[in-house]
Amino acid sequence: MIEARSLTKRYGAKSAVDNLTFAVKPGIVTGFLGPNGSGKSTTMRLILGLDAPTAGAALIGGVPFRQLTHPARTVGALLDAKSLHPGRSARANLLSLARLSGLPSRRVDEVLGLVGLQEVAGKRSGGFSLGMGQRLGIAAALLGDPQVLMLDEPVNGLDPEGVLWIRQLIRGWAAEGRTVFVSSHLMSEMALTADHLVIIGQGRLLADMSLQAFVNQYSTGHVAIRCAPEDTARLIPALAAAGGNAQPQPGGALRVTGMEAHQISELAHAQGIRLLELAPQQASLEEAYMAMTQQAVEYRAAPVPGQPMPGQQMPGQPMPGAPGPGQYPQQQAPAPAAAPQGYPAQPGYGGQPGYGGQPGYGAQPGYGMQQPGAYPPPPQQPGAPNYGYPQAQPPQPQQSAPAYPYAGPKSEG
Ligand SMILES: Nc1ncnc2c1ncn2[C@@H]1O[C@H](COP(=O)(O)OP(=O)(O)OP(=O)(O)O)[C@@H](O)[C@H]1O
Repeated sequence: MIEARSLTKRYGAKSAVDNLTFAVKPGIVTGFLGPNGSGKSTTMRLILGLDAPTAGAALIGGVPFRQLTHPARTVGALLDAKSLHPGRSARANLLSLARLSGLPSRRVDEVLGLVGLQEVAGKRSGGFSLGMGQRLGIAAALLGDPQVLMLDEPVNGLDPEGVLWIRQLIRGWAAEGRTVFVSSHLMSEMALTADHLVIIGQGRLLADMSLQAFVNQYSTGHVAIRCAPEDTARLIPALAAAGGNAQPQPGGALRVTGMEAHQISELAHAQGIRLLELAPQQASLEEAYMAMTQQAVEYRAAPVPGQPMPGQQMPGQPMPGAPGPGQYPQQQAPAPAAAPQGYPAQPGYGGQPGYGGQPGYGAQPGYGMQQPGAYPPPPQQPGAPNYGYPQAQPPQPQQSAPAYPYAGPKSEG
């Protein structure tokens, strides 16, 4: 479990993280969302002890990172995949990390296989593509077979197969009972990966709830309906009288909010109006996120001419997913009297069983990670260079954090 308790980080007058309190529970994937500059990376760095909080605390398993007895075997993190030593091979990078963390060198080959880099293990990591670098960073995070995994934008640079692979990996970790905390700007990907969301804006907590509850609460699902033009004029006031709001769309369709599909169906039936189309539309995570974070966006681009600002709909714009003019069938059976209630669950949301060996680099199918505690305690290495995985240390709240190869300095966002 990861906990932030009134976590605060100020850089001069700037509050990068402002009194954040949340818990990341084991056994589910928790997505960490927020606009650029909202404080996600800073929060992750505070959790990893790479920065000291101005106030409050960040805890892993109930203690600050620096008090963990075996940090490498407790938490694995991917913050900046490019921060491994570029002049060293993938294997050499991982070997030095394993050595510093007291992990057996055979674990290096295990994780190289797991992320599909065994073919290029001897090559300089500086020559790796962005996606290969991400895989190497994930391998580094997995070295200690940690129970807690924290990944900042893990799909960054991955091709579609790589995206699918990391999604299955992440969901698999959660299914094993691990604590998984993942940031991403890709809402479509997050909708497929996360069970729970922590959303921040300008350093402050905006939401801490299940993904489904968030979509339900912060978006307006609607029902797309269509009837003959002469009926449309009668139906709009009838819907309004029943508490609905019908917005005409190009092509003659109506976008109805405030009523469920079955209520619309019953009302139309009572009015003797034949519905040619009746389709509940589930709002997406992206719509809900845009609606919620509008006030918390720090860096906003100029509007694109002719396009709505994020989170808005242009008047008269077709509803997302609605057929264009002429696309509706001219003749269709009347809508059933008992239309489905509510909105269907988001497609694809849910557990992703199993692990796929990812094509491209020939990752091992299957997972084969050892259970926590399978490795001996790391030896004490006083004076070891501090480019390795942080070793267990006594609390040093006033000291600057040691360098961290795959969690290196974050460029300001
Ligand atoms: N070392 C620092 N010194 C001063 N300001 C900083 C520092 N690190 C972060 N900040 C500021 O804190 C705020 C939060 O930055 P952070 O990188 O945590 O946001 P983020 O949510 O990860 O952004 P992005 O999604 O763009 O990666 C930003 O305004 C950033 O400029």
